[in-house]
Amino acid sequence: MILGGGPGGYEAALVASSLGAEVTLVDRDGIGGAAVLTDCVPSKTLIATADYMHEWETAADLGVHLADHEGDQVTDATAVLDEVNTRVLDLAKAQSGDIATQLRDVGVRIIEGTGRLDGPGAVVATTDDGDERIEADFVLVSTGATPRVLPGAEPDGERILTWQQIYELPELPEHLIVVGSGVTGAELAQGMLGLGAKVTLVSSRDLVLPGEDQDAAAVIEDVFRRRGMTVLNRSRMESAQRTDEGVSVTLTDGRTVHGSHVLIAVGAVPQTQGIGLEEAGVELSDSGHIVVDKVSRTTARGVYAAGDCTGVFALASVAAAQGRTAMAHALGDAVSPLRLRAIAANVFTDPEIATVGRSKAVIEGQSSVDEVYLPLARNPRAKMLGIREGFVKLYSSRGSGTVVGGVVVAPRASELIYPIAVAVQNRMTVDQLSATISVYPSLSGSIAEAARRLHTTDS
Ligand SMILES: Cc1cc2nc3c(=O)[nH]c(=O)nc-3n(C[C@H](O)[C@H](O)[C@H](O)COP(=O)(O)OP(=O)(O)OC[C@H]3O[C@@H](n4cnc5c(N)ncnc54)[C@H](O)[C@@H]3O)c2cc1C
Ligand SMILES: NC(=O)c1ccc[n+]([C@@H]2O[C@H](COP(=O)([O-])OP(=O)(O)OC[C@H]3O[C@@H](n4cnc5c(N)ncnc54)[C@H](O)[C@@H]3O)[C@@H](O)[C@H]2O)c1
Repeated sequence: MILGGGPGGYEAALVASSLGAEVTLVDRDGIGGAAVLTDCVPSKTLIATADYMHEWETAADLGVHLADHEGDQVTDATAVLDEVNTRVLDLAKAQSGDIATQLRDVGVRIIEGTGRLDGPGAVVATTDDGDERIEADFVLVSTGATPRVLPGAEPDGERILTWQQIYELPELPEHLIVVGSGVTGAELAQGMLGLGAKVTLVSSRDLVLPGEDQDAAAVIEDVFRRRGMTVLNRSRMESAQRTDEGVSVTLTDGRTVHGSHVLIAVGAVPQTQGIGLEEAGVELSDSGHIVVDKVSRTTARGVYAAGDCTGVFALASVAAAQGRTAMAHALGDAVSPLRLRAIAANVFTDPEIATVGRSKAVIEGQSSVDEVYLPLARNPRAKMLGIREGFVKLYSSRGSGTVVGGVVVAPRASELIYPIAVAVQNRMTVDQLSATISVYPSLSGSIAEAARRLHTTDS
């Protein structure tokens, strides 16, 4: 039995089915979960349009001048939010449909309803037709998380919005205030700015993206400001209210910011309440997350958990890996426990920030780690493509030369991080990484170059 059809749940269902299990999956909001329907997939689809808009703006730098049919120079492109949103929602729905088809094709039974545990070995699914109690050898809980709502700033879906509600907007906000400069806030603030909205970002720290590499965050904040975003550092929202003209956001120091809409992106809370977890012996942490070990076992025998409800690493890729691991463990297949140090992650700003392995914050002060920093501005391919910002950073263990982490800030950094992730996962040395000859000219050439620069005669 699987509770929740997001990446944690559907990947687990596919693996369990391939290992010969009879699988039933109960899902409330749609197969693919929040990842596909409201969070990851929609945001990246919207950002794809914003990135495209920015490419138009840089055309002149590459010698391209756009003209209309009368020969007049075109200096402005317009994103029609209604059309963008239709594309976003259609794509998400299609992706959800593809996953549901894949699940049904391998024999997974899907119940559209709300599930709860009835002890560790059974689930009750509530649908329009009533309750169905299903016993199971193993239960996987992957119920995800939902946007955090702060008192005094309750979303109304029209002007005060969560990130899940922006795809219903009929037109681009005139002035969007984004509260929270974590990954969600930063990505969507820049996405909306790119589509043409005026954006003010309320950021509680000295720099946006407090959880990221600080050199990378500094590049992104600089880009935000240069492209016209107002970033209010060291500013916390106290409340958000509707006014006759739009919204008013009050900060804890008494300042107010007026806009047409506000998007609240202050984190998420796990959906673990009222579904029989504690009654079944599943321990929850103080934050309400399900406590799991490295193979996704909870404290209740036969009950596993995966994804955002565990709070291990709020990423679709990690949810899927946890779900796969849980089913391999439950069904007796070879299990590779989750190695958090080798997880690649990406912030889909422009440029993107991709990271893997040990971060600067962890490494700082460790004399046993070497670091090299290469600005992309000196990379020949970057020059050809008109890329001005960005860098490659690589970390290796002194002595052994083992690659322990890396950061890439570049357009499509999400595609560039993989060789570093492979190196970290397989404990390769910088010499092994640089021995693979890269394409010339290429951005990945900077990764090979960084590895070469970390070569030491004693490694
Ligand atoms: C704006 C945004 C952008 C993101 N972008 C990325 C990205 O680019 N890359 C990335 O890796 N991650 C990204 N993430 C994170 C990613 O979306 C999550 O880590 C991922 O959704 C977690 O998957 P999950 O399976 O745990 O839960 P979810 O995707 O939330 O799915 C949970 C499912 O469980 C169902 N459910 C809940 N309770 C019940 C119940 N009682 N009974 C039945 N069903 C239930 C829900 O209806 C839902 O369908 C992003 C997150 C946000 C907020
Ligand atoms: N590209 C991706 O992979 C991607 C994208 C989005 C989210 N995510 C995942 O989701 C997780 C959560 O990210 P998130 O950005 O939604 O949440 P978060 O908790 O990382 O960030 C929320 C931010 O809001 C700030 N905040 C809280 N209260 C505030 C207030 N009153 N006023 C102003 N700021 C306030 C916090 O200080 C924090 O910096 C991430 O860790 C990431 O794993 C991933």
